[in-house]
Amino acid sequence: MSEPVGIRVEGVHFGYPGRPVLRGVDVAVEPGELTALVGLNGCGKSTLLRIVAGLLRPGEGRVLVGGHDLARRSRRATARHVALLHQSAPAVPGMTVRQLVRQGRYAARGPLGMLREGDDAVVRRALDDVGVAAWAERPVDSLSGGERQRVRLAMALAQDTRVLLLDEPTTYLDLHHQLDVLQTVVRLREERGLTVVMVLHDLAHAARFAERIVALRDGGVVADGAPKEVVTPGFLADVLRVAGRVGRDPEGDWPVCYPDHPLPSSK
Ligand SMILES: Nc1ncnc2c1ncn2[C@@H]1O[C@H](COP(=O)(O)OP(=O)(O)OP(=O)(O)O)[C@@H](O)[C@H]1O
Repeated sequence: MSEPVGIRVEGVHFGYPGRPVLRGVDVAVEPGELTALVGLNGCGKSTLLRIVAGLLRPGEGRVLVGGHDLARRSRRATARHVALLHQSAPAVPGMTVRQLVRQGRYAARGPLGMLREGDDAVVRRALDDVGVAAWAERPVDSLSGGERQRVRLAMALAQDTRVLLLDEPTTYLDLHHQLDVLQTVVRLREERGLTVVMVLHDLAHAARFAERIVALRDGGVVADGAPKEVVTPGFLADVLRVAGRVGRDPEGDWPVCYPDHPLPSSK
């Protein structure tokens, strides 16, 4: 197992044309940490992950992964260190699961775009990691939404990076597979020394599986800490615009939320 790497997001500003989104975001993720990124729809979570994956360049500020400034690296070089599970990976009609997951090896390819020795083994391992090897020869467009989501996770794992960014990894999954995917991420993080940041809308999962919760609102970080420290009724109200109560899991050391009703939107 190689050494895990940390992520530093320093003073990052970013906007789409006419739409400022991030206004001075600072986050330091420790090597090997599992962090949940939470916040309301449209607050900039996916945008921040795309910046950390090197797919978007911040207008101001910088991002360091393993001490290296992403501004000095090509996208492809960054993709050797950081994998991002997108909400929707493009699938060419008829493309098989194995072919899609092999695309995860893109950044590791040689100068002529040739797959290298060992790539097939990495692809097989990624298919096994998320339990989708049995579908390897099926067309991706014949899979259900939940099955495709697991294939997308396999594609991200096939990048074989030290940093794994997961944008809503449990979307479309039934509860059984939500827990299965989250436990797989926890296990791989431990076995392979991964640093993981995942966007989660389900606060129960964030509180249960993440060591740390970072919350975005109004373009900045408004809460950052261990779940049992940050998840309070005030957090539910300020970050998620929900009135509710917070208790403690009777068998674990994590908070449990009892949401009651939505609060008026602040926008
Ligand atoms: N390509 C784009 N062009 C213009 N605006 C965009 C683009 N992508 C996102 N936005 C806007 O930027 C803001 C942040 O979007 P982002 O997808 O980062 O939010 P999010 O927190 O991930 O939301 P969600 O929880 O709904 O997935 C939103 O207002 C969105 O409409």
